[in-house]
Amino acid sequence: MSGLFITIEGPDGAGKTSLIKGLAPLLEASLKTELLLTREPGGIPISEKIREIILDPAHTTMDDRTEALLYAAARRQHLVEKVMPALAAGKIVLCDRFVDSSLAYQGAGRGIGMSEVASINEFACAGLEPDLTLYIDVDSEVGLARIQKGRAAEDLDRLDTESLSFHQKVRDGYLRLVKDNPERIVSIDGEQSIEAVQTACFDVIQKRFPKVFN
Ligand SMILES: Nc1ncnc2c1ncn2[C@@H]1O[C@H](COP(=O)(O)OP(=O)(O)OP(=O)(O)O)[C@@H](O)[C@H]1O
Ligand SMILES: Cc1cn([C@H]2C[C@H](O)[C@@H](COP(=O)(O)O)O2)c(=O)[nH]c1=O
Repeated sequence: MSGLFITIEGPDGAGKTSLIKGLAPLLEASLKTELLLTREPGGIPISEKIREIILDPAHTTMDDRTEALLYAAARRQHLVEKVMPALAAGKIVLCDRFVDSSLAYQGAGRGIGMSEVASINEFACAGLEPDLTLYIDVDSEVGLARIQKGRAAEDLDRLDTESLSFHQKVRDGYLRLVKDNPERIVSIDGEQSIEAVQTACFDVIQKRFPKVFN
């Protein structure tokens, strides 16, 4: 039996955390199968430790390729320990970020190149790809303003505090991924109300996978 792997993507401040908080109970109330919520980098103890290392604002000397490799390492362990067993048990896995984040942030944002970053992730994922990706799109200035308003300065991580031009390159990377993967990635307007974003995502999932709903 094989479950469904659904990923949520978007620039910082797109509203993914708020979306998942509202979407999960809607899905749980109407799915026939168990829902597993998880996130990257993290989701299991080893990968949460790698997350701390990557996002620590004190780690200003971290090399861009080291950063890409750490995200891929956290991903591998998370897949093996949590995502693959859940999919094998027929669960629906809803994951906050996956490989597209590495392609957009390290590939486009850091300028390593999407194909180079894709190759280390092919090694990490060994063929596993999402069944569906919901990309929550926001203008970079809107996303950054949201996180600056919603979080205390000491709660901002090493990526949150990157420049506006870095975040614009990340968004451009995402928009390229949306264009190149029209079957897998559905773009949702993240500048609507939180409730409208939740409804739009629920509708896409229900339309795409009607058999897993009651
Ligand atoms: N659709 C929306 N309209 C207005 N504000 C929003 C919307 N979605 C989220 N927000 C607000 O924006 C801020 C960031 O939201 P949230 O933490 O959900 O984003 P995120 O995508 O998970 O961010 P990050 O990737 O940086 O963790 C929060 O203060 C949240 O209340
Ligand atoms: C998986 C992944 C994440 N990132 C960045 C994106 C965010 O700035 C942080 C994660 O924090 P969030 O609160 O979960 O959004 O890490 C990245 O650059 N590359 C990746 O592969």
